[in-house]
This record gives sequence, structure tokens and C-alpha cells, in this order.
Amino acid sequence: MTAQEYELAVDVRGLIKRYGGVTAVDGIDLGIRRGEVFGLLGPNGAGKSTTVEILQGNRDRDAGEVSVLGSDPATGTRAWRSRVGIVWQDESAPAELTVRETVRHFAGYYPRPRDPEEVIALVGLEAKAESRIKALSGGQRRRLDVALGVIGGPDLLLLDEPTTGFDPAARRQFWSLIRALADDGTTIVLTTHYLEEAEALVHRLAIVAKGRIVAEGDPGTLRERYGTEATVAWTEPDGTPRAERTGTPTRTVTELTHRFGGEIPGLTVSRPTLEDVYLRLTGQSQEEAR
Ligand SMILES: Nc1ncnc2c1ncn2[C@@H]1O[C@H](COP(=O)(O)OP(=O)(O)OP(=O)(O)O)[C@@H](O)[C@H]1O
Repeated sequence: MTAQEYELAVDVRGLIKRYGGVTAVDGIDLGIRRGEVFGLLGPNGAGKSTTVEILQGNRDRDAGEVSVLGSDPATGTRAWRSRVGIVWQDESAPAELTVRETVRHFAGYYPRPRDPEEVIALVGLEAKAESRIKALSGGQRRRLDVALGVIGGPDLLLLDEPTTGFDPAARRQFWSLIRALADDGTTIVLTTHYLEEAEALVHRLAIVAKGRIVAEGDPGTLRERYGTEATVAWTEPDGTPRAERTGTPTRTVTELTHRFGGEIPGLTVSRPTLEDVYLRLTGQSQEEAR
């Protein structure tokens, strides 16, 4: 099948995967468009990694139809594999090689690789190009892993928890990298535990809990659909902080304005974050989530 013959980069229907008595994936449907950055979010054990591994062709399934770039990953050819970029959690690149040597070496595996120097720059490792892998920090190592995932010039990049262990600055740099790849037309599917990462990066996301998708959409729509109430908070004249959840925050503020005869001390009006929606849908309390 050629690139023009399939509409969805990833098309999954009724996916089921069991490990013995555990149903890790329990009937997932996914339609990910070409050029989209798509996030899979969910608590530990929700089935995200299993789903991504099946998309990569690295894990078999018990039921369901799966099409990735027009092919079934279970029978993906070498040519198909060269179009799907995978970022391994534990890349076993030789520790004695330099960054430049490693990226060049991996480029040799692909029919139409990207320019190694361009890829090293894309992941922000120019200054480390001559460093041996064993001398890289954890975050730099992870960026090298991403470089190796994109060196083949993939049409689809699958990332399983790409920024785990990153410091905040490295995480933001990584987001820029993902945006640059997306701007280049690469379809990107990533799993993450970080809600702010999803808000910052993805066009659409699916929230997964216990092997099922419990919500799907763009972050703004999910916030609106599942978190309609706002929180109005203020401070009473005796200094007591008060907060009220309401579907009509303007009315609450108007009432308070009358009551206070003008300015309302300590007034804030906040809309639910994606995190609030996520915790509600996955049934996790704030405490459990920490
Ligand atoms: N190789 C395996 N053998 C047996 N059970 C497994 C295996 N891999 C995963 N599981 C189980 O399948 C379920 C889903 O696991 P999975 O790793 O897909 O979840 P996840 O959403 O990626 O979790 P996390 O966020 O912790 O990475 C869990 O109950 C897990 O214990």
C-alpha cells in the first residue's frame, strides 16, 4: 500500500491483549491522522506500553485489527520498519563510540536516512558530537536515543514515555524537538504521565484506564466536556479563605461583588486543568496520583 492509499497513520479496531489472566488492553480503538501528534495518557498499568509495542510490531495481540502506515505491524516488512521510528527505553548503543559515530552507524541501516549532522543538531547534541556515549548525562543519552529513532527519516515516530528522567529544561528542549519533527510532517505517537507535556505537545489524546479508552479528543475539548465547573475562590472579611465550585462563575462573582460592595478580597476564578479531568476519568485521587 502506498502512502496515498491509507488515510490514518494508525488505525486500530478492537485491540485486545492478555498476559495470562491479565487483560492489559481491553478493546481499544484508535484513529491517528497523518501529521498528528497524538498522546496516550493513563496511570501505571493502563496498557499504554503494550499498545505502543503492538503498533511497533514488537508484541503480538489476541484480537483486533491494527494498521500502521497501511500495514499490519505483525507482518511488517523491512521496508515498513524503516518508516517507523522507535525510541527504545534502553538503547544498547556501544558505550565506547562517540555520538557522531553512533548516529552515522545507525544511518547505515536505512535506505534513505536523514543527514547525521542535521539530526545531531535537531536533538541539540552538536556540542557533544565527539563525546563518547558513556560520558553523556541521562538526558543527553535520551536525546541520542531520539536521534537514533529519527535517523531513518520515519513517517511515524513512536515514543514510550520519552521524557521520563528529564529535568524541566531538558523536557522543554525535547518538546521543541517534537514540534520541529511534527512541523516536518512526522506523525508522532507518545505515551506520557505528564499532563503538562500532553497539554504542550499533542493535537489529540486518549486517556487510557484499565486497558480501555475513557476519553479522547483535543486537550481543550476534553477540559470543556469533562470539567465544566469553575472554582471561584475569595477571602472573607475575617480572613477565612472560601472556594465554591460552580457552573455559573460570573453569577457567583456578581453576587460576591454586591455582598462586598466592590472589590472581592483574594478573588480567583479557575477552570479545571487537564489534570483535574484526567484524575476524574481515571478515578485517581490527588493523593494517589502523587
Ligand atoms: N510482559 C508482560 N507479562 C505479563 N504482564 C504484563 C507484561 N507487560 C505488561 N503486563 C501487564 O499488563 C498491564 C499493562 O501494562 P503496560 O506496561 O502496558 O501499562 P502502561 O500503561 O504502559 O503502564 P506504565 O505507565 O506503568 O508504563 C499491567 O497490568 C502489567 O502488569
